Amino acid sequence: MFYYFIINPSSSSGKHKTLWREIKEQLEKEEINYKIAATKKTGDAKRLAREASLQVSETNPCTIVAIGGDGTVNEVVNGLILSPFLSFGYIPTGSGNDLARGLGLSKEPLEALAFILHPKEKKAVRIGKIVTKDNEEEEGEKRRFIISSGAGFDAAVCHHSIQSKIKNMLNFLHFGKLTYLFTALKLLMKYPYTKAELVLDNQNRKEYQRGILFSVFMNTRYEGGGFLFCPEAEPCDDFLDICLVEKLPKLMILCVLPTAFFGKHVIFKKMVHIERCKKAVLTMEEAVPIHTDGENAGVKKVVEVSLEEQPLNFIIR
Ligand SMILES: Nc1ncnc2c1ncn2[C@@H]1O[C@H](COP(=O)(O)OP(=O)(O)OP(=O)(O)O)[C@@H](O)[C@H]1O
Repeated sequence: MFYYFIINPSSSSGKHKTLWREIKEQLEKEEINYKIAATKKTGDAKRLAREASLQVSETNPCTIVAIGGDGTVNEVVNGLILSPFLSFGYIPTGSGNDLARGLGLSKEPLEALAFILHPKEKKAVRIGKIVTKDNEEEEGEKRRFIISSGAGFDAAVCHHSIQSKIKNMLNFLHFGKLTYLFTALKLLMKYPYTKAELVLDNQNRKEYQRGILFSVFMNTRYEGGGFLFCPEAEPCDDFLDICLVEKLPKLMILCVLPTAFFGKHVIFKKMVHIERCKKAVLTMEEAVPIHTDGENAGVKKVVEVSLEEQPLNFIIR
Protein backbone atom coordinates (compact mmCIF):
# COMPACT_ATOMS: atom_id res chain seq x y z
CA MET A 1 0.00 0.00 0.00
CA PHE A 2 1.26 3.45 -0.89
CA TYR A 3 0.72 6.22 1.70
CA TYR A 4 0.45 9.87 0.75
CA PHE A 5 0.64 12.30 3.70
CA ILE A 6 -0.71 15.84 3.43
CA ILE A 7 0.40 17.91 6.42
CA ASN A 8 -0.69 21.42 7.40
CA PRO A 9 2.25 22.69 9.48
CA SER A 10 0.27 25.75 10.58
CA SER A 11 -2.60 23.84 12.23
CA SER A 12 -3.05 24.48 15.95
CA SER A 13 -0.89 27.59 15.39
CA GLY A 14 2.15 25.56 14.31
CA LYS A 15 2.58 23.81 17.66
CA HIS A 16 3.22 20.41 16.10
CA LYS A 17 6.36 21.15 14.07
CA THR A 18 8.30 18.24 15.62
CA LEU A 19 5.51 15.79 14.76
CA TRP A 20 6.54 15.60 11.11
CA ARG A 21 10.03 14.37 12.16
CA GLU A 22 8.57 11.73 14.49
CA ILE A 23 6.21 10.48 11.79
CA LYS A 24 9.02 10.26 9.23
CA GLU A 25 11.17 8.29 11.68
CA GLN A 26 8.36 5.78 12.21
CA LEU A 27 7.68 5.43 8.47
CA GLU A 28 11.37 4.81 7.76
CA LYS A 29 11.57 2.31 10.61
CA GLU A 30 8.64 0.33 9.21
CA GLU A 31 9.92 0.66 5.61
CA ILE A 32 6.62 2.16 4.47
CA ASN A 33 6.25 3.23 0.82
CA TYR A 34 5.21 6.88 1.28
CA LYS A 35 5.40 10.49 0.22
CA ILE A 36 4.84 13.58 2.39
CA ALA A 37 3.69 16.97 1.10
CA ALA A 38 3.30 20.05 3.30
CA THR A 39 0.80 22.81 2.61
CA LYS A 40 2.08 26.38 2.33
CA LYS A 41 -1.25 28.15 2.08
CA THR A 42 -5.04 27.71 1.91
CA GLY A 43 -5.98 25.62 -1.15
CA ASP A 44 -2.82 23.49 -1.24
CA ALA A 45 -4.36 20.53 0.63
CA LYS A 46 -7.27 20.40 -1.84
CA ARG A 47 -4.92 20.50 -4.85
CA LEU A 48 -2.55 17.87 -3.40
CA ALA A 49 -5.47 15.55 -2.55
CA ARG A 50 -6.85 15.86 -6.06
CA GLU A 51 -3.49 15.16 -7.70
CA ALA A 52 -2.86 12.13 -5.46
CA SER A 53 -6.33 10.63 -5.85
CA LEU A 54 -6.12 10.96 -9.66
CA GLN A 55 -3.40 8.27 -9.57
CA VAL A 56 -5.55 5.80 -7.58
CA SER A 57 -6.91 2.69 -9.32
CA GLU A 58 -7.65 -0.98 -8.63
CA THR A 59 -4.02 -1.84 -9.45
CA ASN A 60 -2.73 1.26 -7.64
CA PRO A 61 -4.57 1.58 -4.30
CA CYS A 62 -3.50 4.32 -1.94
CA THR A 63 -4.10 5.64 1.56
CA ILE A 64 -4.19 9.42 1.74
CA VAL A 65 -3.48 10.74 5.23
CA ALA A 66 -4.31 14.27 6.39
CA ILE A 67 -2.34 15.77 9.29
CA GLY A 68 -3.87 18.99 10.57
CA GLY A 69 -7.13 20.33 11.91
CA ASP A 70 -10.71 19.94 10.71
CA GLY A 71 -10.07 22.67 8.11
CA THR A 72 -7.29 20.62 6.54
CA VAL A 73 -9.53 17.54 6.29
CA ASN A 74 -12.23 19.70 4.73
CA GLU A 75 -9.81 20.80 2.02
CA VAL A 76 -8.59 17.25 1.40
CA VAL A 77 -12.16 15.94 1.19
CA ASN A 78 -12.97 18.68 -1.32
CA GLY A 79 -10.03 17.63 -3.52
CA LEU A 80 -10.49 13.84 -3.38
CA ILE A 81 -11.78 11.81 -6.28
CA LEU A 82 -13.75 9.27 -4.24
CA SER A 83 -13.09 5.64 -5.15
CA PRO A 84 -13.32 2.20 -3.54
CA PHE A 85 -9.54 1.87 -3.99
CA LEU A 86 -8.78 4.91 -1.89
CA SER A 87 -8.49 4.77 1.90
CA PHE A 88 -8.26 7.78 4.16
CA GLY A 89 -6.47 8.28 7.46
CA TYR A 90 -6.45 11.31 9.71
CA ILE A 91 -3.96 12.43 12.35
CA PRO A 92 -5.72 15.26 14.21
CA THR A 93 -3.52 18.16 15.29
CA GLY A 94 -6.08 20.98 15.25
CA SER A 95 -7.76 22.88 18.04
CA GLY A 96 -11.43 21.94 17.58
CA ASN A 97 -10.97 18.24 16.67
CA ASP A 98 -14.70 17.74 16.08
CA LEU A 99 -14.09 15.08 13.43
CA ALA A 100 -11.84 13.02 15.70
CA ARG A 101 -14.43 13.33 18.47
CA GLY A 102 -17.30 12.42 16.15
CA LEU A 103 -15.59 9.33 14.70
CA GLY A 104 -13.85 8.25 17.91
CA LEU A 105 -10.32 8.61 16.45
CA SER A 106 -7.19 8.64 18.58
CA LYS A 107 -6.04 12.19 19.35
CA GLU A 108 -2.56 10.90 20.15
CA PRO A 109 -0.67 11.41 16.86
CA LEU A 110 1.70 8.42 16.97
CA GLU A 111 -1.11 6.11 18.06
CA ALA A 112 -3.27 7.44 15.21
CA LEU A 113 -0.34 6.76 12.83
CA ALA A 114 -0.03 3.17 14.11
CA PHE A 115 -3.74 2.58 13.41
CA ILE A 116 -3.38 4.03 9.91
CA LEU A 117 -0.41 1.80 9.09
CA HIS A 118 -2.07 -1.32 10.58
CA PRO A 119 -5.84 -0.75 10.33
CA LYS A 120 -8.22 -2.94 12.32
CA GLU A 121 -11.40 -1.00 11.55
CA LYS A 122 -12.47 1.07 8.54
CA LYS A 123 -15.83 2.80 8.12
CA ALA A 124 -17.61 3.85 4.94
CA VAL A 125 -18.07 7.49 5.95
CA ARG A 126 -20.50 9.57 3.89
CA ILE A 127 -19.46 12.94 2.50
CA GLY A 128 -21.89 15.84 2.53
CA LYS A 129 -22.27 18.22 -0.39
CA ILE A 130 -23.71 21.69 -0.38
CA VAL A 131 -24.63 24.05 -3.19
CA THR A 132 -24.87 27.70 -2.15
CA LYS A 133 -26.57 30.41 -4.20
CA ASP A 134 -28.54 33.63 -3.99
CA ASN A 135 -31.64 32.37 -5.83
CA GLU A 136 -33.14 29.12 -7.13
CA GLU A 137 -32.17 29.89 -10.76
CA GLU A 138 -28.44 30.23 -10.14
CA GLU A 139 -26.24 27.17 -10.67
CA GLY A 140 -24.43 27.97 -7.43
CA GLU A 141 -21.14 26.93 -5.90
CA LYS A 142 -20.58 23.31 -4.78
CA ARG A 143 -18.52 22.30 -1.76
CA ARG A 144 -18.14 19.17 0.33
CA PHE A 145 -18.11 18.64 4.08
CA ILE A 146 -17.48 15.67 6.33
CA ILE A 147 -18.51 17.03 9.76
CA SER A 148 -21.21 19.61 9.13
CA SER A 149 -22.31 22.61 7.17
CA GLY A 150 -24.21 25.45 8.78
CA ALA A 151 -26.08 28.58 7.72
CA GLY A 152 -26.54 31.56 10.03
CA PHE A 153 -25.19 32.18 13.51
CA ASP A 154 -22.95 29.08 13.81
CA ALA A 155 -21.30 30.00 10.49
CA ALA A 156 -20.89 33.63 11.61
CA VAL A 157 -19.04 32.28 14.66
CA CYS A 158 -16.78 30.19 12.37
CA HIS A 159 -16.11 33.15 10.03
CA HIS A 160 -15.04 35.27 13.01
CA SER A 161 -13.09 32.48 14.78
CA ILE A 162 -10.90 31.87 11.71
CA GLN A 163 -9.53 35.42 11.95
CA SER A 164 -9.60 35.54 15.73
CA LYS A 165 -6.49 36.61 17.62
CA ILE A 166 -7.97 34.87 20.67
CA LYS A 167 -7.70 31.53 18.77
CA ASN A 168 -3.87 31.69 18.65
CA MET A 169 -3.72 32.64 22.31
CA LEU A 170 -6.16 29.88 23.37
CA ASN A 171 -4.35 27.32 21.17
CA PHE A 172 -1.12 28.25 22.94
CA LEU A 173 -2.83 27.65 26.29
CA HIS A 174 -4.32 24.33 25.03
CA PHE A 175 -7.86 25.77 25.23
CA GLY A 176 -8.28 26.27 21.46
CA LYS A 177 -11.72 24.70 21.37
CA LEU A 178 -13.06 27.50 23.58
CA THR A 179 -12.48 29.97 20.71
CA TYR A 180 -15.93 29.16 19.29
CA LEU A 181 -17.63 29.60 22.66
CA PHE A 182 -16.01 33.00 23.32
CA THR A 183 -16.74 34.17 19.76
CA ALA A 184 -20.36 32.97 20.05
CA LEU A 185 -20.89 34.95 23.24
CA LYS A 186 -19.35 38.04 21.64
CA LEU A 187 -21.54 37.89 18.49
CA LEU A 188 -24.81 36.70 19.97
CA MET A 189 -26.46 39.93 21.12
CA LYS A 190 -26.22 41.72 17.77
CA TYR A 191 -26.77 38.76 15.43
CA PRO A 192 -30.02 39.19 13.39
CA TYR A 193 -32.70 36.53 12.75
CA THR A 194 -33.94 35.81 9.23
CA LYS A 195 -37.20 34.27 8.00
CA ALA A 196 -36.63 30.90 6.35
CA GLU A 197 -38.20 27.95 4.59
CA LEU A 198 -36.86 24.41 4.81
CA VAL A 199 -37.85 21.70 2.31
CA LEU A 200 -36.93 18.13 3.22
CA ASP A 201 -36.65 15.48 0.50
CA ASN A 202 -38.59 17.67 -2.01
CA GLN A 203 -41.87 17.19 -0.12
CA ASN A 204 -41.89 18.18 3.53
CA ARG A 205 -42.04 22.02 3.62
CA LYS A 206 -41.59 23.99 6.85
CA GLU A 207 -41.81 27.76 7.26
CA TYR A 208 -40.15 29.76 10.02
CA GLN A 209 -41.89 33.14 9.99
CA ARG A 210 -40.46 34.24 13.34
CA GLY A 211 -36.97 33.86 11.89
CA ILE A 212 -34.13 31.45 12.55
CA LEU A 213 -30.83 31.86 14.35
CA PHE A 214 -29.12 29.08 12.39
CA SER A 215 -29.57 25.74 10.75
CA VAL A 216 -26.83 23.14 10.81
CA PHE A 217 -26.65 20.02 8.63
CA MET A 218 -24.64 17.34 10.43
CA ASN A 219 -22.93 14.23 9.10
CA THR A 220 -20.99 13.50 12.32
CA ARG A 221 -22.17 14.56 15.79
CA TYR A 222 -20.02 17.46 17.01
CA GLU A 223 -19.14 20.89 15.67
CA GLY A 224 -17.79 24.18 17.00
CA GLY A 225 -15.35 22.52 19.42
CA GLY A 226 -17.72 19.97 20.96
CA PHE A 227 -21.34 21.16 20.52
CA LEU A 228 -23.47 18.02 20.18
CA PHE A 229 -26.05 19.66 17.93
CA CYS A 230 -27.39 16.40 16.44
CA PRO A 231 -26.86 13.70 19.07
CA GLU A 232 -28.20 10.99 16.74
CA ALA A 233 -26.15 11.85 13.63
CA GLU A 234 -24.51 8.74 12.18
CA PRO A 235 -21.73 9.31 9.61
CA CYS A 236 -22.24 6.00 7.79
CA ASP A 237 -26.00 6.13 7.22
CA ASP A 238 -27.91 7.56 4.24
CA PHE A 239 -29.15 10.59 6.15
CA LEU A 240 -28.25 14.13 7.09
CA ASP A 241 -29.33 15.27 10.55
CA ILE A 242 -30.46 18.86 10.94
CA CYS A 243 -30.60 21.13 13.98
CA LEU A 244 -32.52 24.33 13.25
CA VAL A 245 -32.85 26.94 15.99
CA GLU A 246 -35.80 29.29 15.69
CA LYS A 247 -36.04 32.81 17.10
CA LEU A 248 -35.96 32.98 20.87
CA PRO A 249 -34.98 35.71 23.33
CA LYS A 250 -31.22 36.24 23.30
CA LEU A 251 -30.98 35.71 27.05
CA MET A 252 -32.77 32.39 26.59
CA ILE A 253 -30.15 31.39 24.02
CA LEU A 254 -27.51 31.95 26.67
CA CYS A 255 -29.26 29.26 28.69
CA VAL A 256 -29.91 26.87 25.77
CA LEU A 257 -26.51 27.09 24.01
CA PRO A 258 -24.38 25.54 26.79
CA THR A 259 -26.82 22.59 27.03
CA ALA A 260 -25.85 21.74 23.42
CA PHE A 261 -22.44 20.64 24.75
CA PHE A 262 -24.32 17.67 26.21
CA GLY A 263 -26.97 17.34 23.46
CA LYS A 264 -29.66 18.44 25.93
CA HIS A 265 -30.81 21.44 23.83
CA VAL A 266 -33.18 19.04 22.03
CA ILE A 267 -35.61 19.24 24.97
CA PHE A 268 -36.44 22.87 23.97
CA LYS A 269 -38.74 21.52 21.26
CA LYS A 270 -40.54 24.83 20.53
CA MET A 271 -37.34 26.50 19.31
CA VAL A 272 -34.92 23.65 18.58
CA HIS A 273 -36.03 21.51 15.65
CA ILE A 274 -34.23 18.25 14.87
CA GLU A 275 -34.89 16.74 11.42
CA ARG A 276 -33.50 13.90 9.32
CA CYS A 277 -33.51 13.70 5.52
CA LYS A 278 -31.54 12.75 2.40
CA LYS A 279 -31.81 16.18 0.81
CA ALA A 280 -32.61 19.60 2.25
CA VAL A 281 -33.14 23.01 0.68
CA LEU A 282 -33.01 25.98 3.04
CA THR A 283 -34.09 29.34 1.61
CA MET A 284 -33.62 32.46 3.73
CA GLU A 285 -34.98 35.96 3.30
CA GLU A 286 -31.54 37.51 3.95
CA ALA A 287 -28.14 36.21 2.88
CA VAL A 288 -26.35 34.61 5.86
CA PRO A 289 -22.84 33.31 6.51
CA ILE A 290 -22.30 29.65 5.50
CA HIS A 291 -19.61 27.24 6.70
CA THR A 292 -18.44 23.78 5.67
CA ASP A 293 -16.55 22.02 8.50
CA GLY A 294 -15.90 25.42 10.06
CA GLU A 295 -14.38 26.87 6.87
CA ASN A 296 -15.81 30.01 5.30
CA ALA A 297 -18.25 29.09 2.47
CA GLY A 298 -19.47 32.61 1.73
CA VAL A 299 -22.66 34.53 2.48
CA LYS A 300 -25.73 33.26 0.61
CA LYS A 301 -29.55 32.97 0.71
CA VAL A 302 -30.13 29.42 -0.56
CA VAL A 303 -28.38 26.19 0.43
CA GLU A 304 -29.06 22.74 -1.02
CA VAL A 305 -27.56 19.94 1.05
CA SER A 306 -27.24 16.20 0.30
CA LEU A 307 -24.72 13.32 0.44
CA GLU A 308 -22.24 12.02 -2.14
CA GLU A 309 -23.09 8.51 -3.41
CA GLN A 310 -19.56 7.12 -2.99
CA PRO A 311 -18.46 6.94 0.67
CA LEU A 312 -14.90 7.42 1.92
CA ASN A 313 -13.04 4.35 3.34
CA PHE A 314 -12.03 5.98 6.60
CA ILE A 315 -9.49 4.24 8.85
CA ILE A 316 -10.91 4.46 12.39
CA ARG A 317 -8.42 2.33 14.34
N1 LIG B 1 1.01 26.41 5.54
C1 LIG B 1 -0.10 27.07 5.86
N2 LIG B 1 -0.05 28.30 6.44
C2 LIG B 1 -1.16 28.95 6.81
N3 LIG B 1 -2.42 28.46 6.65
C3 LIG B 1 -2.55 27.25 6.09
C4 LIG B 1 -1.41 26.51 5.66
N4 LIG B 1 -1.85 25.33 5.15
C5 LIG B 1 -3.21 25.34 5.25
N5 LIG B 1 -3.64 26.48 5.81
C6 LIG B 1 -5.01 26.86 6.19
O1 LIG B 1 -5.07 26.80 7.61
C7 LIG B 1 -6.45 26.78 7.99
C8 LIG B 1 -6.64 26.14 9.35
O2 LIG B 1 -6.26 24.83 9.32
P1 LIG B 1 -6.91 23.72 10.27
O3 LIG B 1 -8.37 23.92 10.43
O4 LIG B 1 -6.46 22.43 9.74
O5 LIG B 1 -6.19 23.97 11.66
P2 LIG B 1 -6.78 24.57 13.00
O6 LIG B 1 -7.51 25.82 12.70
O7 LIG B 1 -5.65 24.64 13.95
O8 LIG B 1 -7.74 23.41 13.47
P3 LIG B 1 -9.30 23.37 13.82
O9 LIG B 1 -10.07 23.68 12.56
O10 LIG B 1 -9.51 21.95 14.28
O11 LIG B 1 -9.51 24.37 14.89
C9 LIG B 1 -7.17 26.12 6.84
O12 LIG B 1 -8.12 27.03 6.33
C10 LIG B 1 -6.08 25.86 5.80
O13 LIG B 1 -6.51 26.12 4.50
